Parts: sequence; C-alpha cells; structure tokens
Amino acid sequence: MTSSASPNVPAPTSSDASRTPIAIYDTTLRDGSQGEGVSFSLQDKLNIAERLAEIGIDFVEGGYPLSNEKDVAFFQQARNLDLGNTQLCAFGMTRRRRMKAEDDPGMQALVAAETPCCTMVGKTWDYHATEVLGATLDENLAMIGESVEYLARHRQVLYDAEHFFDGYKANPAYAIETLRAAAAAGAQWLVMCDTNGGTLPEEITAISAAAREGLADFNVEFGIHCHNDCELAVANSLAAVDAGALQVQGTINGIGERCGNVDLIAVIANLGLKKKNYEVLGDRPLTSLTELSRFVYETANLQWRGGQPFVGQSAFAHKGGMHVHAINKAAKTYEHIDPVLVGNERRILVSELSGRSNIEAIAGKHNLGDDKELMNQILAEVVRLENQGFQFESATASFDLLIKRVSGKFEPHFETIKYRVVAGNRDVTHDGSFAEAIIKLKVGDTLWFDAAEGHGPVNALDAGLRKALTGAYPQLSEISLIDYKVRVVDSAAGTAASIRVNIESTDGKETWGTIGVSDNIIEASWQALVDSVEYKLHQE
Ligand SMILES: CC(=O)SCCNC(=O)CCNC(=O)[C@H](O)C(C)(C)COP(=O)(O)OP(=O)(O)OC[C@H]1O[C@@H](n2cnc3c(N)ncnc32)[C@H](O)[C@@H]1OP(=O)(O)O
Ligand SMILES: CC(=O)C(=O)O
Repeated sequence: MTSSASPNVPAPTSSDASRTPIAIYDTTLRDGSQGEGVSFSLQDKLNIAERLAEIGIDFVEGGYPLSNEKDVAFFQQARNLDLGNTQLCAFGMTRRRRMKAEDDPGMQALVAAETPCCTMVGKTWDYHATEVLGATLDENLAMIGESVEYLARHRQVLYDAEHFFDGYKANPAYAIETLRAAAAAGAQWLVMCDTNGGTLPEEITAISAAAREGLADFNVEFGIHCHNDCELAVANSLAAVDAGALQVQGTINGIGERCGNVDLIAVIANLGLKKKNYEVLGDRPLTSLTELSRFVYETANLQWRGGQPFVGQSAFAHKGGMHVHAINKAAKTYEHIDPVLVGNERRILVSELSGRSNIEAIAGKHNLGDDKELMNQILAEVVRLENQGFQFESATASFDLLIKRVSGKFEPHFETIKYRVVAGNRDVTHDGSFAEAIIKLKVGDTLWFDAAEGHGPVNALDAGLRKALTGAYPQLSEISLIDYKVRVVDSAAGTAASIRVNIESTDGKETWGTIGVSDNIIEASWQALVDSVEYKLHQE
C-alpha cells in the first residue's frame, strides 16, 4: 500500500535553501528519565519542557502516559504552557498481543494525553518479537499496523523502530516490512533506533540507505535515535543525517538508559556550527546551549561532566604551559570553535604544568603589568606548593591570595592565635555525636575569642571562625560553605600522605574555591576556611 500524502508533522523550514533543516527531537523527559539516578518531579518536567521550547527544539517527548500518574499529570498541565512552535509528543508502545488497539490502555492513554503528536515504539527485530513478545512475525506486523492506524485517526504519529539496525542485520526483509507496516498505516516519521547502541557508523550509513530504498514508494521522513553504548552515538546520528535522516532524537547531556542517549548538545552544535549544509533550531544562535546543559544537570541533580564537549567546564580550559602560550597569541591553535558560540568561556588553569604564559594570561586582573620576574616568582610558588599536594585549578580564590602574597599585596585581616576542635559521641540516649570549636584570633590589637557548635568538626570550625570575626567584619555573615571535598594526596617528597581539602563558598553573589593541605585534616580545613574568609575581605 502506498501513501501519497505529505507528512503533516512538518520538518522545520530553512531560511537558506542551500541548507537542509534537521528537526531536533528531545526525549530527556522520557528516555532521559530512564537513566540511572535520574528522577524528575512534575514541576521539573514542566520547567525543562519550557526551556527546550525556548531554545527552539522542534519536538519534546514529555513522557509515557501509560507508565505513571506523573506523566499523565504532565500532559494535563503542559496544556497551559506556551511552547511556541515546539510539538509536544506522548510516547507509547504498540498494542498488546491479542487486544484490539482501541481497547488497549496504552493507546487510550496516548489519545487522552491530547498532544499534537504521539510516538509509538514497535519491534523490528524478528528475534525480539518471537522470543520476548511471543508474537508471530505476522502478529507483530499487525500490532504495528493496527496501532499506528488507530492512533493516526487521532494524532500525528512518529514511529520509533526499536532495534532497527540489529533487526535489519538479522532479517533485512522483515525489518523493512515493519517500517512499511507503520508507513502504510499513516506514520509520518519513521525513526530508526539503535536501541542497544552497538552499531558502527558505516553500518548506520549503509542500513539507512537501505531503509530509504525500501520505503521509496512512501512519502515519509526518516529520523535517527541512537544510544551511546560504544561512545558512537554522535557519530552515528551524524552518519544517519548524512544518509538522509531529517530528525535526530536524543537527550540533553546524553542522559538515558544504560550509557545514555545521544547528547543533543553535541548533535546541535555539530550540525549548527560544523556541518555547513544543515540547519538546526531555525538557525538561531546556539549561545544558550551551555546554560541549558547546566540547567538540566541541576534539575536532574546530577554532577556536570567537566569534559563534556562544547558545554563542559573544561571544554575550553587550558592547562599546559605550551597551550596557554599559544592561546594567548592565537586562540584557534587549541580551540576548535570560539567558546562564546555555545555560551561557554575560556579558562586558563594554573598548576605545576604551567609556564609563565598561564600566569600572564590571568595577570591582567591583578595589575601585574609586564613584571616577568614577579611572574616567575608566582610560577615557582605554584610549582612548590603543588609539589606539596596543593592544586590551584579549582581553588582560584587561594590562587588570587597567592599572587597577593608573592607580590607583597597581601594584608592579613586577622591572625590566628589558636583554635581547638572537640568532636565525639555522647551517650546515644543523649543527643549522639557532637562537635565544638574554640577560636582565638587577633584583629589589629584586639583579641577575639569565641566558641561554636557544628554538625561535625569542620562545620564547627567554620561557624566559630565567622562568629569570632563578625564583630570586626559583619559582612562575613553573608558567607556560607556550599561544598567540602577531602582527598588523600601523595606529596612529591613521597614521605607521607597529605590531606587536601577543597572548599567552595558563596556570599549569594559570587562563588569561590579555596584549598588547604596538611597531614592533619582539621589543619587543612582551617587553611581553606581562612583563605575563604580572607578572599571575601580582600574583595572589599
Ligand atoms: C526502547 C525503550 O526504551 S521503550 C520504553 C521503555 N520504557 C519503559 O519501560 C519505562 C516505562 N514502562 C513502564 O512503566 C512499564 O514497563 C509499562 C507500564 C509500560 C508496562 O508494565 P507491565 O504491564 O507491568 O509490563 P512489563 O514492564 O513487566 O513488561 C512489558 C510488557 O509489555 C510488552 N511489550 C513490550 N514491548 C511491546 C510492544 N512494542 N508492543 C506491545 N507490547 C509490548 C511485553 O511483552 C510485556 O508484556 P507481557 O508481560 O504481557 O509479556
Ligand atoms: C525507542 C527507544 O527509546 C529505543 O529504541 O531506544
């Protein structure tokens, strides 16, 4: 059977006829939420959907309404969102065996979601259909055809061909038959899924071409949905696009089942900035990609991936002295794009691998001028301290203070006379564990003495330090400690292990990192706390 109607679900249009628009289909809220450790609240999902629409994502798959009440509620509440031209999709699977499509609760849930589009997943691989569903091959074709046909009466249908590439390799004729069943029943997009993420780019190219040939008599568009089990999801998605796919499905930051889905950030950036014959997101600037990536990490309560291409904190961070030397003269020697294009920024790191160029690159902020001798002294101090276990890459506030110390501009705001911490465990019937700190400091000629309790010794020290100082420096009440990391490190001397403590502090406007190193965890913490307070006071 041949369909001659044009797809109703439009591919995006291009302002430049020489560039082919590629539709971006985001499944962060469905396949992304299948990633280990990811659980979005209803409000998280609504917020993410809005952000995706703001940057011009063409399709947002909001969830699986058969699966849970939260996804049902999402589709109800999403009706109140202004998503502009973004099409919201509800996801589901073909009808169950031995059930009519109209009686299947999954179908009913899809229709009830009232989205402009529905995405229906069906089985391509003969082995999966017979061994897992227990369906005959004809039965599986009927499940696909009848489900799509029923849904297409109500909605525009995208068909996700699960295991398309494995299925094609096992039984090419049958894999093509499943796509033809979906197309004949009215699916407007056929999305080839590399569900197990095990396919190679050259296989994607060849099998995508075969799929187009097998469906040449249908007026349908093709999409690609790749998983990242071989770290090839981006390469595979781009290969499918080169082979004619007009839609890429994936998730922000590549979150998803097992090793994740393709990272749409990388797909969008590569298609928009590198492959000049394609256009994405209506040719908008891609400057909000970094912010979007971090927003999704924060919402999912996941750690950022520093080395994530394009948007990671380290994506344009330069550490090696020779790299920084070159970057200062010609940035493109070590940057494949201008970081600003994706909303990211260049960072120059300071470490034992630095040359004078690293120091020069950040010296402007400290008005060091062209004092090469001073820069050599700063570099020597960095190398000396890193030999002891310090690491200034993320402790930029401690590095600022180091520059001040070496250049004679450091004026201590207080002097530590002594501190003492007592921590232990009382009789458990009597409040359990406790920690108390006693702090004695000198500000000018005045002695300040205070004590504080905390949840653990570092918290008590932090509270005691700021309590002792707020009489002299009331602005310290604005600071809070937001992260505390401890690591055992070997000093270069190799004599004994040291403890490295990194602290991140904020005053609500700025966040800064400090460091302390000692063979005593309390002393290392104290150094990092003192630097945090001194940094704040030196800013004013
Ligand atoms: C490749 C993908 O990522 S597809 C999306 C996968 N996502 C998820 O699984 C997350 C959401 N899933 C869920 O909430 C649940 O699995 C539900 C509600 C869909 C189904 O739950 P249950 O009915 O308890 O079944 P369960 O999850 O144990 O097994 C899946 C059932 O669906 C059937 N099934 C699987 N795929 C299909 C399909 N394409 N068409 C029809 N039936 C299918 C299986 O045969 C099995 O039914 P059976 O037990 O009668 O054999
Ligand atoms: C549909 C889908 O999520 C997959 O095949 O991976």
